[in-house]
Amino acid sequence: MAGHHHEHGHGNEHEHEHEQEREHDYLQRPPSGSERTRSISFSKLLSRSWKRNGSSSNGVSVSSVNLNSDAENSKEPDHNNSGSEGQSSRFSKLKSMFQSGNSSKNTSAHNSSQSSLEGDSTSSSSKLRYVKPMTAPANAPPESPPLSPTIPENDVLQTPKMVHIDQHEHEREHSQCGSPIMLSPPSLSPTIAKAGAGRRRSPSTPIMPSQNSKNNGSGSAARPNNHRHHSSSQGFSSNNPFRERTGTVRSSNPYFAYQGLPTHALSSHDLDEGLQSYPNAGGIHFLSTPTSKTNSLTNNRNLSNLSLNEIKENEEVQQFNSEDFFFHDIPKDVPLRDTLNDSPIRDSSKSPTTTQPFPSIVVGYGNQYDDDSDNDHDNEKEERTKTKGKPRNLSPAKQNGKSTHPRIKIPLRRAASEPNGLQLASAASASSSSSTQKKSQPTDINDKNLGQSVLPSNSFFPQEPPPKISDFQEPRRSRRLRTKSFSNKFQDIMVGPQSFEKIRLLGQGDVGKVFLVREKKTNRVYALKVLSKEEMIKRNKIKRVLTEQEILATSNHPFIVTLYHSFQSEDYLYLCMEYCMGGEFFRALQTRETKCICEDDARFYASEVTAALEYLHLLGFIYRDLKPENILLHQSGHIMLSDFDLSIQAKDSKIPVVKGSAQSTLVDTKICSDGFRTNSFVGTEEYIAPEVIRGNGHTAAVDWWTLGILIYEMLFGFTPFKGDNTNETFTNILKNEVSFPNNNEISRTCKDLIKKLLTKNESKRLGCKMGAADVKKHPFFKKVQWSLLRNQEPPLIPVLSEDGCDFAKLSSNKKRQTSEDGHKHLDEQEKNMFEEVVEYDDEVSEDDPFHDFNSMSLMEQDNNSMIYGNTNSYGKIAYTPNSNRSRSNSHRTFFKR
Ligand SMILES: Nc1ncnc2c1ncn2[C@@H]1O[C@H](COP(=O)(O)OP(=O)(O)OP(=O)(O)O)[C@@H](O)[C@H]1O
Repeated sequence: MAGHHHEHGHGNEHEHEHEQEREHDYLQRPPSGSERTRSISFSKLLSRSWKRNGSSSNGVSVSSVNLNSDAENSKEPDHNNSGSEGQSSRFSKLKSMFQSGNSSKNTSAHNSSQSSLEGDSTSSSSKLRYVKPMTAPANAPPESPPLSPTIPENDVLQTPKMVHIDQHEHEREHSQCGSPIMLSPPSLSPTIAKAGAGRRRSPSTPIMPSQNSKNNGSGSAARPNNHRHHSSSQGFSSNNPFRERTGTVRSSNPYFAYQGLPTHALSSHDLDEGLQSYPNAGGIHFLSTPTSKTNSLTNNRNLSNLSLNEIKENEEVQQFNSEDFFFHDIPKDVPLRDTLNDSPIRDSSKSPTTTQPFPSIVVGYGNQYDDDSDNDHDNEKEERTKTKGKPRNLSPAKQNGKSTHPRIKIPLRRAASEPNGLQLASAASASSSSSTQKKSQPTDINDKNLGQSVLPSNSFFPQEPPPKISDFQEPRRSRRLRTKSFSNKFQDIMVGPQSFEKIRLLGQGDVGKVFLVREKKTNRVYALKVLSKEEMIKRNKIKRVLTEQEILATSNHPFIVTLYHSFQSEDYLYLCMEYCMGGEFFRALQTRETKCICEDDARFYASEVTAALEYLHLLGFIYRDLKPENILLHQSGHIMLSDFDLSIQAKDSKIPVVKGSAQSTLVDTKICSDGFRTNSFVGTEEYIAPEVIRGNGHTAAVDWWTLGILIYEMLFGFTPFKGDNTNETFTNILKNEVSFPNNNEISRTCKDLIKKLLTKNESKRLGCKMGAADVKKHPFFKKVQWSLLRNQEPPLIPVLSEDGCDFAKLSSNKKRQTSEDGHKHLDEQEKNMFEEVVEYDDEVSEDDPFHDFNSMSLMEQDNNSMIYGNTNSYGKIAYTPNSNRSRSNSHRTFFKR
């Protein structure tokens, strides 16, 4: 990108970087009353079609009420023009949602999308009864304003559109959809239960500054978002161990409004919702829950590895070691093919009493052919060795250069490969020798000469004749799935909503809920994200969930949550993910006495986040919503990035370039999305990068900005640019230099990293030249062994404990207080979520807005997901310092010396 000539500048100036120098910078702390609150959320991107139809107020055509209002949505078909004839009733229902939405939009111009769905509940299927009835606000605003002239027309994506925010609507939804999360464990948060206070989850809540001030009624224009601050300031006294969660900004650029655009130019789709109550919130039990610190640490350490696919290899190695190699003595005058045919595989009368779980590949028989067969067999042999064996693994006969020791070496093999039984069977069936002779041949194993332990021949082979290779078919994959880049990892869906039993609610977003569930058949627990199709249509979030599925399905990384299944029913989409027992890193931070962690611990999390971002950037994804709330903690204590609905994939993403010498190889991740700019106004208020606020488009560099904010927050417990309100925060982000409190022992190196990441000019920001490689090179990470990140001891270990905090239950209690009837209704809705029938890819019409959402299951299931038990958990989580790390400083062994 032009202008990216940033001098790295962390050379000489970092000579003393590892000294813990105390600097006495003065901190511009956030105004009192707001320091424990997070920014407001905005939640709508400019609709491409809105721009298309931007000149018309009431002329929002059918096509303009699209399913893909996100600026990124460039390929969504115009479903509204698809016609109704021949539609399935299912799709007709969805279509009616759009049309209903259109109709509503036509009457209420540019109200937020949910308001446009007035009456949808009646036009939609009765199965969607869980959806809260929406009514258009009485004070529906006039038409949308023109686009901001500051936004270049030639941006890759469409510029943000100012969309009206209706505060009443917000309040209405807020009261209907979910109450604020109340984190008020008696022992922890005595003040949090004040009216209107408390920590609340604020996903996708678009409260634009001006709009807020207008509608709040209690605030001044100068403090337009005091709605939020009002509540948060009450709820977060100094005694409050928790603070309000950060909201996510997915909206038109409020800073434009702040700079003078009319209030109706602002968007307010997504409203804060507290966690829904759930009757059985308590009492999760996990067999694997550590019962002591020692066990916990040991267990966690193992589980850290187990979370990775590669661990399969370890398991196989164990299996391999448990079974010795088999060397079958075979008389040299007996053709190997006959010997094979003589094997008990072909003779069930000699069937074993046990079946080898990971049968071996037959190797070495080719050598027998070499020695004992004539040339006529050469071709056949060659073909067989290619397809069924590894010619390099020669039998002892071949290894000794003799043909007098014809033995078959049958090592165990990778589970992912073909079972050896199949190899044997295939080889046997390929042989044309008589079975009479074969049966007369001994199958005793006598490996004394080789010193190999042996098993009785019959114990090895399965009783039943194994299926032939030809009996095995390719995994079933729908036509749609086969077109996907991740198709090799997945097959057609193997489960459905009814395969799972709900255990408890883990969290809630603006269009769905995340449940801890147990798969009935396997007893494994997962996090099941259930998204309402109707809500997604209303909020124009179809494209986002498709992106989320794409990223989760594509990713295979230890620090990115694993997707096991995804599927859809008539009314919902489901993402079945790895359960991150530790919950949000945000919560872990909040449970710290100081709300922050030491520099060394921050380095741990920062390095894992950097690795995850690097991986995403390599795939061409820009994460765009990094914050502690979106970092989950695996039970091992390692991080797991989640919530990719704001991410975007760079168009025409390029292949990463490796630069540098053999000594220091660097992968240029920046090039993967070079030239790609998007102009969506997304992110989280306090984490938003200046270029996003300016609205001139942004790149993957926004992720490095957010990393700077994250590190700062980890160290100090608050974000650097937090203002008294949204406007102030944005102004601070644009104008203020980052400053550091003087009560913290943070190294100069660390501050330098933060400063470089928080460089306002994105073309000079750390990461602007080669992406993650720039960041990893910074002296702050000098001692980090990047390839051994998973082997680091995490600073905090989540444990399920009676003494822990049950966040979901707390919020459920709050919910019950506020709405008992609503609670019953929600129970009914949640019940429906688990009773629906899965829809296979091929059953979903091409015209269906969700036809691109694949119903699929991961091919190689990671069996490391937790097992549901009934012994020792109450669903409460505590974060215990990792004594391994602090006591022995063992983590240092993983740092370079
Ligand atoms: N894999 C998981 N393991 C444990 N908890 C999870 C998992 N995924 C999500 N959660 C919990 O559910 C909450 C909501 O999940 P998520 O953020 O993905 O939903 P969302 O609808 O995208 O929310 P938002 O609107 O904030 O983006 C999370 O904050 C977290 O507390």
